[in-house]
Amino acid sequence: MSVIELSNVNVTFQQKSRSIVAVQNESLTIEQGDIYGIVGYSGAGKSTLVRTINYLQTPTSGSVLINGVELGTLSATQLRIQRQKIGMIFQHFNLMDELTVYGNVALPLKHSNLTKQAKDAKIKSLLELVGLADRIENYPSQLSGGQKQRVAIARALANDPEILISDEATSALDPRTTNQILDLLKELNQKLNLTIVLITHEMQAIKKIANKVAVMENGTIIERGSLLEIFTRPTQKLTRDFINTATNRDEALQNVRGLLVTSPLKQHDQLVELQYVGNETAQPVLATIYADFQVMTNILYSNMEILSQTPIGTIIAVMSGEPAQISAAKLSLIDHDVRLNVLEEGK
Ligand SMILES: Nc1ncnc2c1ncn2[C@@H]1O[C@H](COP(=O)(O)OP(=O)(O)OP(=O)(O)O)[C@@H](O)[C@H]1O
Repeated sequence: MSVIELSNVNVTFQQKSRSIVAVQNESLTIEQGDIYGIVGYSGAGKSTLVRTINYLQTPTSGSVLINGVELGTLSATQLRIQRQKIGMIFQHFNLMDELTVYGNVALPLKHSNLTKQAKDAKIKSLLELVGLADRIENYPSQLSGGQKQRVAIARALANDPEILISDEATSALDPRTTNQILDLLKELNQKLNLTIVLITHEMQAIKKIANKVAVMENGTIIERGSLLEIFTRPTQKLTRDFINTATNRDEALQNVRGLLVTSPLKQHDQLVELQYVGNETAQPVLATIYADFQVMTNILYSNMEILSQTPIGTIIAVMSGEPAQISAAKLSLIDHDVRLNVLEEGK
């Protein structure tokens, strides 16, 4: 059974003169232990879709099942109890400024049945878990952004949720702090078997920790799959744009094109992009095509990413040689499971 199952969810906001369709007949299944990244530009409908998971947003139609329980059938009290099993963290932390770190984490435990000592032990262990045991008495104003997000994470975990929704939780943080918070989320996912829904406009964050991805645009999911599938075989232009930004491939290509201004491609030369997946590296294959076809490959950019423990290599290179031999070399590369894309040909 899936932890989260959204089926044919629609969300329409009625405004005076018009209605806004924020989510259009969308379905999404998330399994226990997934870190499910949902990426899209502002206004794509990510937050609205994900807020239906705890009924902070009631769908206009469609069903939301959490561990098989349809939220639409619950009473207000049952829904309140159910919501405790879903923690949430946000871009701006949403801490209470007048409460200490301890006080903020204590808030969700106000109505719990734990004894005073048990609550105290729980709060301290949560702060230990997020690496803030020494800042218990501080106020939010005395903390950095990353530390504030750690408090928010501890608070979100106070009621032992099975699901954590992260709504742009790293968007206000610098790159190094972003990485630290993402590492913490991954650690919590593994230690607590926490299912995480990660909403973001940065594919970089998804690349770092998610195992599944959905790309949203105009209220619908336009592409979805495992992290590896999405990164190696994106079918939508928007997906490719997000990936190219996350892998710095666009910047690299721009630099390569800059190089070609000073030393342009010769006649028959081809500027190609090669992508290979798995443990093989392209280097031996490139050596082989030289030996077999006398085709030279001048590598101008090379990058290796490890996604879900699988290496993915990208090379941008100039191939030169006899046109017929280049064609044969390209077929040989494809035969070796190297994906090949011709970017430019010398005139
Ligand atoms: N309460 C609301 N009333 C009216 N329109 C809304 C409301 N909430 C969201 N919308 C609209 O629904 C659409 C989707 O918004 P949503 O916040 O879900 O997008 P998003 O992808 O999460 O973007 P962002 O990251 O900027 O929040 C937008 O057009 C937005 O203006």
